[in-house]
Amino acid sequence: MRDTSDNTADPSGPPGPAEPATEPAAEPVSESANGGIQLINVTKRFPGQETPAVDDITLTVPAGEIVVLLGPSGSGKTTTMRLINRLIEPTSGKIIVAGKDAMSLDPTELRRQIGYVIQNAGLFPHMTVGTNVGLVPQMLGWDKQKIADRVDELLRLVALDPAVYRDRYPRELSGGQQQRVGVARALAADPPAMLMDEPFGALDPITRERLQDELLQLQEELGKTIVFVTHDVDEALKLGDRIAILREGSQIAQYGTPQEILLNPAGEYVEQFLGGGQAMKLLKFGRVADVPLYQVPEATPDEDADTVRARIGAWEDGDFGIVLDERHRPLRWITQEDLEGASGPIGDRGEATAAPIRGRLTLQQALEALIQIEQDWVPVVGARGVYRGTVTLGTLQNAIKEMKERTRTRRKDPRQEQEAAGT
Ligand SMILES: Nc1ncnc2c1ncn2[C@@H]1O[C@H](COP(=O)(O)OP(=O)(O)OP(=O)(O)O)[C@@H](O)[C@H]1O
Repeated sequence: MRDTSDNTADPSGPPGPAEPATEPAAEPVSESANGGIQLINVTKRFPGQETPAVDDITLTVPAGEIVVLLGPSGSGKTTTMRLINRLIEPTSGKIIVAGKDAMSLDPTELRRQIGYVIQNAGLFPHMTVGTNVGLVPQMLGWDKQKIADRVDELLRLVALDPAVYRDRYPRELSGGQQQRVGVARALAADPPAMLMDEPFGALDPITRERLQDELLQLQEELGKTIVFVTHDVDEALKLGDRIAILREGSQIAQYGTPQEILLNPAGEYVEQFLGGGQAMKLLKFGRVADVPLYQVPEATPDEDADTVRARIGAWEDGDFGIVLDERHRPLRWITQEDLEGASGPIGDRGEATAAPIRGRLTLQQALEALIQIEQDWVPVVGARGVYRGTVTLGTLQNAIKEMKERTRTRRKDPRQEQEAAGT
């Protein structure tokens, strides 16, 4: 049963009627000014309920990131989402969306800035796919041609051929296709933020994985601020830039990157939630960008062999370095042996590096890359191919070893565990 104070009948549907603004506009808040979302001491107590559904949650969702709310059934995840787009009103506390106090915004305007996707897509069954997707643009008064173009663009974006699917009804689609249409509809007015409440919960595992991959791909292009609810740990680890693990009352047991949570779970509750096998999970979901990369001596082709030889010689961990081009992109590995007898610029001495990997890859993908190439090192690059550091088998092993050691220390010293959990 839902709060009777809800101000729309269908949460996934078009925005509800406008309500008068209740407060003057808030001062912009830096973390959320760019489309981020902040909850500050937010509580929601439903009439007649002894304990609040949401009890004093404070959470920052940085702009352009996917934050996953992960918690057991009844922990208040959906209520938290519905508070953000004002389908229900908080009992106390403040919600800031894109730098503005949500309470100061017209709810219709607010919801236009926040797409909403729910389980089973929540499509209107008597409307075609095209009409469902075009609902918000239609409400915004766009002309027919513009709406039609936008609908086709969105359907292509979610991998549905407009010519095939535009005129179908939701019942003529598979569950996965309906969910894609739900995502397309939420993106229709190009909102900076999206709330996704167990959008893939009702799908079979294969379709679910495929839609998760598509969402990540879409996010690379669109960079939306996304709050994503699930109770599936693997889904959270795969999709979340950050994860908030919730207890009852939306209380945060831990908030961190997947890596941080796997490396250092804040107490028994979180460990139980992760369900063991953390070393495997770390490999499967940990991202290369989040482990300490190996920093080797760097050189450029125009540098003198003597200088490079001395630099590598002064480095205690090995006898090689990496040669980077003028834009700091990896070119070659260079060893002391390559430099033997050399003088003047090092030019193209050394051996070309394997194709660099991106920081977004998982540790497992990095491991696969290392096994495939016949080199012990693989360079990691960030935006525009700029070199960030090197991954070796040792880097991966250390990350896992460190995780095991921390878990062991915590088990030996329960006080440390309590501190980590903030209790
Ligand atoms: N409209 C409502 N009126 C009264 N109680 C409510 C209402 N909506 C939710 N609750 C209660 O608030 C608590 C949190 O519910 P909520 O739906 O937010 O949990 P959830 O974490 O999303 O659960 P699930 O994973 O099962 O969807 C529950 O105890 C629920 O019974």
